[in-house]
Amino acid sequence: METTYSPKPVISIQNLDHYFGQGQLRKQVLFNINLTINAGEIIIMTGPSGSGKTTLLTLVGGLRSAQSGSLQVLDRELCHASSEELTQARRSNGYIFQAHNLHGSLTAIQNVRMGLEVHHGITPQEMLTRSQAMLAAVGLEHRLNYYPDSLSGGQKQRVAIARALVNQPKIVLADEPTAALDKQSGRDVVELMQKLAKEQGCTILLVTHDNRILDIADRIIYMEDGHLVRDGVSAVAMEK
Ligand SMILES: Nc1ncnc2c1ncn2[C@@H]1O[C@H](COP(=O)(O)OP(=O)(O)OP(=O)(O)O)[C@@H](O)[C@H]1O
Repeated sequence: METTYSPKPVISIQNLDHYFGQGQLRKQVLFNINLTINAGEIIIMTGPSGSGKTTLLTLVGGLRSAQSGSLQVLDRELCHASSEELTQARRSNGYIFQAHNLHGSLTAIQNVRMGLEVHHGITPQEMLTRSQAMLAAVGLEHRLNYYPDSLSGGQKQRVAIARALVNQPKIVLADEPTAALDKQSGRDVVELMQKLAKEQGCTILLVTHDNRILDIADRIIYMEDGHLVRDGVSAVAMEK
């Protein structure tokens, strides 16, 4: 009998609503979101300011708690999850934000090493070797001991990518990773994310306003006023 391959979802969202505030100030910002993301997919989420993209990203990342509907990430239900469960969930992901969030008092390699410190059982030497290899993979082997202040915007963002990926996470969540970068550095950064993610088989969910990078996506999701209004295979992915 012929078996058909069905991709495994790493993120499965059903009827998800989200509200901010209490009482009379309570405001609904996400409405009945339904979305399935499979292993290895690169998904770009776009849409106007205030449409709920970051809110959805932070819910998926376990950075805030989901209250209504179902949100399964790597087979873990995050809706109504306890704070311990959310902490566990956060440890499975890599995060890349607009402002790179590097520690100014730590060198590039020390920043990357932090991405490994949530995991026990790795020797200090192995941490160093893996951090060094990851910085080499993002082209910064000559900048290991530089502090963030002496790196360019693109280099800082590459350190942030190395930190997010050093742990080989199954899911990488990125919020406007190119916003602070010029056109070429932005392009370099997302192409690097794409290459490394494909090599490691990880899934990327990336929020952006930057139309110049839409072509790296396998699928583009469009949000408007808290609704997911379009979910489609990108034109470039169809040509692949
Ligand atoms: N912590 C919060 N408390 C109350 N309201 C919030 C909070 N965070 C976001 N909101 C509101 O939720 C809605 C969605 O915001 P969100 O940041 O998710 O949008 P976005 O699409 O990511 O916008 P942008 O593209 O500008 O980053 C907005 O109306 C915003 O004002």
